[in-house]
Amino acid sequence: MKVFLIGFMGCGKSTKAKQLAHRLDCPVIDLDAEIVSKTGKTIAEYFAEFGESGFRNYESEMLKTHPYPENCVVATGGGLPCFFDNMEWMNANGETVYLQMEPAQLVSRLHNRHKRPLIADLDDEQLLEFIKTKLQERDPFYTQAKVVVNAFDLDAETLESQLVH
Ligand SMILES: Nc1ncnc2c1ncn2[C@@H]1O[C@H](COP(=O)(O)OP(=O)(O)O)[C@@H](O)[C@H]1O
Ligand SMILES: O=C(O)C1=C[C@@H](OP(=O)(O)O)[C@@H](O)[C@H](O)C1
Ligand SMILES: [Mg+2]
Repeated sequence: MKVFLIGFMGCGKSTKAKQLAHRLDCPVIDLDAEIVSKTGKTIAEYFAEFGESGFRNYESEMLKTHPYPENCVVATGGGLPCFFDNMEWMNANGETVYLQMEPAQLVSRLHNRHKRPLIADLDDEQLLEFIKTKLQERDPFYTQAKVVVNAFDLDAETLESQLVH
């Protein structure tokens, strides 16, 4: 089984994917980290060179062509479910889990903003506004996940218990 963790920047996809893979004793794949290792560029550098649309093309191709092992946990980038038919593809190829979190909670998790080009230049107040607007736009995609969990204070054991299989 492939488990795809989706949700807004800072909701804990990368962190929880590692913990869940450990519990399930299977490999973890972080698609952002795969992009960095394949291209030799950071996500910020990739955005600067190819723009957001170049990044969206590449992340979609990476999603669909990565040689996944049969069982694995996949951390996606926050925007990935909201472009092309990526959400549909993940639902057809595995179990999708939306790690849902409130805007104010997301702000408190997003300290390392320089790594995330969409929010790199925002202060806390601007970030809160950005998240509210963007989350509204993205929620219709995120909520197509097979499982929706409250991601604040979520431990890996609870996350595992929510899986449908
Ligand atoms: N349970 C937690 N409690 C506090 N901070 C957390 C928790 N889980 C993750 N974080 C922190 O929140 C930030 C975002 O987590 P990350 O896993 O990178 O999210 P995502 O991949 O969804 O953007 C990181 O700085 C991480 O260390
Ligand atoms: O929400 C987004 O559009 C993005 C989220 C990032 O991943 P995280 O959600 O792991 O921060 C990364 O893919 C890129 O900076 C764009
Ligand atoms: Mg991440």
